[in-house]
Amino acid sequence: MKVAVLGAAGGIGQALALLLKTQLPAGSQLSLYDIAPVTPGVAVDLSHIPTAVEVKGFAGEDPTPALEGADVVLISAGVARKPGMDRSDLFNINAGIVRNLIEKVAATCPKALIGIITNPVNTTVAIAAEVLKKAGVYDKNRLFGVTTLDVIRSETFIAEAKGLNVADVKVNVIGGHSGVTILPLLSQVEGVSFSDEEVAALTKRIQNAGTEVVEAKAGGGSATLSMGQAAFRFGLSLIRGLQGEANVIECAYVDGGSEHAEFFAQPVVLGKNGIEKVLPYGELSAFETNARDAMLDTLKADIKLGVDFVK
Ligand SMILES: NC(=O)C1=CN([C@@H]2O[C@H](COP(=O)(O)OP(=O)(O)OC[C@H]3O[C@@H](n4cnc5c(N)ncnc54)[C@H](O)[C@@H]3O)[C@@H](O)[C@H]2O)C=CC1
Ligand SMILES: O=C([O-])CC(=O)C(=O)O
Repeated sequence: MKVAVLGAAGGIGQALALLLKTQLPAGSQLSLYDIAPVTPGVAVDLSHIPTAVEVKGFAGEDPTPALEGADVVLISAGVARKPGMDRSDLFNINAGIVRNLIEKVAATCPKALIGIITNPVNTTVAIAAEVLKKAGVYDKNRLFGVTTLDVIRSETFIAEAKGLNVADVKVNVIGGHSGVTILPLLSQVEGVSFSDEEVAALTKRIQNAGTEVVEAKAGGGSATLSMGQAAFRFGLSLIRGLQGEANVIECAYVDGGSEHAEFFAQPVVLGKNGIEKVLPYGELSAFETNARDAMLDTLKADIKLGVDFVK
């Protein structure tokens, strides 16, 4: 299995690369690309860790050498938020970066599973889909917006609030990846119940958790280490699916035929060709139904922005 990380010299990229180097299945190849000249050095640094994962680093304008033969491509290239910014403020710079990188993916490894981390995810995934369509290689089962950070945050905060073992907490987070489009389905968490006040407060904290980190880092960037872990979990699930493991399920922002929007985050079963099956997200409480319906205008506008950018 070959995994390529684009944006590999950044905060997320380096954390993710370390986790992949230490925990990918033996015999895997790890390919690191970033425009930053330090990237080959990041690969040399990682290569001294004694695991059976071969790591190579590439810098410069062209990601093609890093993408050759890739089975999975994880993209965190782009700029991150500073205090006072919304994720949508990143569109001006990141839209073009994602478009250019996906053009290279389409030309070099069109069958790869692609995980987009770069914000604003609600929009950059739509950009990626349009670029792949233009190149004639779009397969909706192979493109994912990575929303796993919303899931692991939800798991953490629920366990903290209810005194649970975090390893036992499972939760779906649906919608998209920004503000009100992030909707954790707290009513479905097994073995706990929440008061209306708790649901409102916890939902808000999960929706604002990215901002919590941006403010705490005070101008030094956004979540990198927790995102590295989230991207690692998602990337490894993609690989487990590719390797034929059964019942690999993750929430992700996908073109899954949702009745709500062209792209919608919900649970999917991962397999040898990416999405094997889109799962229903189950029954919603009245609070969740309202929140889902209220997010749709925002989500659809975010998607349209991406489609229009490429068209
Ligand atoms: N999906 C999610 O849940 C999350 C997404 N993010 C997003 O991930 C992105 C990256 O965040 P960080 O790693 O913290 O930023 P960072 O600034 O630390 O790293 C970004 C890297 O991208 C590289 N880069 C820029 N343009 C490039 C290009 N054209 N080709 C290749 N590499 C390029 C930079 O050289 C830098 O090394 C941001 O857009 C951020 O908003 C961050 C946290 C969570
Ligand atoms: O908030 C940000 O800008 C980064 C991000 O997507 C997150 O931490 O969820």
